Amino acid sequence: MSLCLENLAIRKSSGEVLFSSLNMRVEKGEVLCLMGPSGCGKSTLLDAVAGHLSDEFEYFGSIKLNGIKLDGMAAHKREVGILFQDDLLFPHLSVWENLAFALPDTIKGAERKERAMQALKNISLAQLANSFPDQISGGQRARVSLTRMLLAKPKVALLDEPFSKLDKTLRSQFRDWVVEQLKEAQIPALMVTHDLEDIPQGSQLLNWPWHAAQQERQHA
Ligand SMILES: Nc1ncnc2c1ncn2[C@@H]1O[C@H](COP(=O)(O)OP(=O)(O)OP(=O)(O)O)[C@@H](O)[C@H]1O
Repeated sequence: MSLCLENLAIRKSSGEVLFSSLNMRVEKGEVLCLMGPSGCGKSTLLDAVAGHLSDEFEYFGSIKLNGIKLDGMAAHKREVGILFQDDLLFPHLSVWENLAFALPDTIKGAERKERAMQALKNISLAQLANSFPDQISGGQRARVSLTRMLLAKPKVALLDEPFSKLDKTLRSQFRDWVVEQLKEAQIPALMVTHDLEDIPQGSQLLNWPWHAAQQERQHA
């Protein structure tokens, strides 16, 4: 599996170009970190890949997942997993119910709870199955959120500053754990970050301006 952006440009309806000539390829199990100044278009780029780009923007070029063009495809058909800095767990559902919610519809009845419980065991949080999101810690919520994203079996993961709400110690542990999980899931991942410390070892970095950074990567 790979995610390819080909000659991508995003323009505001006012005519202002956020970025242009962005070419990149992220292979399965690989994390590409995107850095850039506030307002340069990091979240907008993730929105374009997810199919959530607001009408305020227009994009040119192509986004391909495993060679298939996503351009024009409805968001729910893209099989994209998203993780934000806020965990966005459903507050009215217990931890296991949050996980079960993400499972594909093909998994029915009691198997949904079994799968959710197994996933919780895998991350050593089975004891929190019946707790609600506001009863567990920020680090635990972060682990449940990533696990929920991966249970949906996405074909690509988009992470928008996923560590910024965690304290320093927890942050580096969680970062390494996230990379392991993404590698295991064998999907490509795009991660937006503000902080060089959040860049996992072995991942690639695309620094602003992205088209120039892309050329450097090609020439490296
Ligand atoms: N819905 C919207 N309508 C109009 N303009 C928007 C909208 N969302 C974002 N923008 C503008 O588009 C530009 C890119 O925004 P974006 O959120 O992608 O930046 P960013 O690089 O993620 O910034 P930050 O690091 O501060 O989160 C900014 O100038 C922003 O003000």
